[in-house]
Amino acid sequence: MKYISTRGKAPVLNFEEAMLTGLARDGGLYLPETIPTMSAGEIAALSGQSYEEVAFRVMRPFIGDTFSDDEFRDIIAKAYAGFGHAARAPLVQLDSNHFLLELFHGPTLAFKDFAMQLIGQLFQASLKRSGNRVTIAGATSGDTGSAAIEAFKGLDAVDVFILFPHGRVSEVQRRQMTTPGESNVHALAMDGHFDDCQARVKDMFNDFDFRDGVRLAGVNSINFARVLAQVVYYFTSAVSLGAPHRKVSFTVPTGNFGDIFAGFIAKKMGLPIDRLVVATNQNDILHRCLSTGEYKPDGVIPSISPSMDIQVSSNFERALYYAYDQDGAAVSQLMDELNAGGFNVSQGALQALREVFDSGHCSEEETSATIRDMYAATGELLCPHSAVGVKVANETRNSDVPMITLATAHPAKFPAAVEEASGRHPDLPARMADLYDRPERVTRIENDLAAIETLIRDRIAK
Ligand SMILES: Cc1ncc(COP(=O)(O)O)c(C=O)c1O
Ligand SMILES: N[C@@H](CCOP(=O)(O)O)C(=O)O
Repeated sequence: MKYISTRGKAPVLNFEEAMLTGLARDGGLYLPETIPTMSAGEIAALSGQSYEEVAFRVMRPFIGDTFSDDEFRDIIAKAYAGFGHAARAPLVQLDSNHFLLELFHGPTLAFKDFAMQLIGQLFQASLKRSGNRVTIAGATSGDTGSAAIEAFKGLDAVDVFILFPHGRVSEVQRRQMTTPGESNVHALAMDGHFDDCQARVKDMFNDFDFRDGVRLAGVNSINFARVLAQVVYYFTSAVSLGAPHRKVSFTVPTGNFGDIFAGFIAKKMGLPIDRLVVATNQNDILHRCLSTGEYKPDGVIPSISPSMDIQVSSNFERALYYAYDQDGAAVSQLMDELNAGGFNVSQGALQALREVFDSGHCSEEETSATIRDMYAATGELLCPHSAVGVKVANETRNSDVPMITLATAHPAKFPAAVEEASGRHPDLPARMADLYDRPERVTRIENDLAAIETLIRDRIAK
């Protein structure tokens, strides 16, 4: 299996190299050269299998000869052993044909654990074999950072630096990043918003002296291994509702487009997905782009679903790559235009996107009302991101095809917004009950590439 860049000008890599590389050297994102497919028979045979077995069968074709079957099975088993639900990603029925896919039973209570727990194991196995050491730099609006710190804390061959926007993540998210005591993990509270943090991480990858000097690796969804791990739960949930004999649709609360792009890969692999619905909060650039063709970031507005406060949506580049018939030069041109302020998607590419994706957005008031109404009607307490998904799903679904909305985080990560909307305080699981009492360790840093690089160099030199 070969991995190529969306911009067509970076070295072709194998899975292990792509996983450890992060951003491609031409600024693009790695993708498999061809997407492996599964036959209807192979998909049907997933029915009744454990989450781990489905994960093995779905991901195996993507990893080439990086790991033997036994090694890969062992890695998967370790990755999901710490989840708080035997099904890992249970499906809850909301009404006759609307289902909620609960993705928040991992160690840090958000869907990021599905990929990050796996990547932690993959990195560990790979680095142990090579004897190498890497420095991970990541940007977060709250959940990627906590999941990464949890997955990599205490590992010998890895230092982790997470940039989060100061004052713009929930207290639980911040504490999940700042309370682990392991010296190889570093939470950096940066001035600005998530897009600024992500831009600085990309700057570090594009500074080749720094990148090569510290052996930089990435665990944001620029890393295809992140996306790959998220493909699995599209299969488990669709199969449990009758795929491949029955189509399903998915609504995905969306920010950086990684999670919904995993659904796109699942569809390309042969899973009978009818519609993939992009659900955005008031930072609705993706909904506007799919509606009008114009992609023009105009500032991030803080919301009660802060993890989706994003305007420069990294993985949209991967969707554009397919919409433009895998033309790396066309994608490069769009990304240059984005750096200069924005771009317009061509009519042909827009049509290709609309063949797969629908979209909608949800205001702050609608998010609160959805939390309130869903709790009253079903007893299900939604986090604000999941509420964005449920609201958009209710607007876009039709009665013929079951709709699965991804519940991307536990309500207790956002207690203030959830309690204000529903009147019920969501409690953290017992294992985290002392989170508010643990001492925090965090470094404030300005939005300045040189300052960030100096800090990282100094810390890893110690
Ligand atoms: C809770 C939650 N929901 C939804 C999203 C959006 O997912 P994506 O960035 O993959 O589109 C995020 C952030 O990634 C998140 O943390
Ligand atoms: N919502 C994310 C933003 C980063 O997205 P990623 O999927 O590219 O890591 C977060 O919680 O940090």
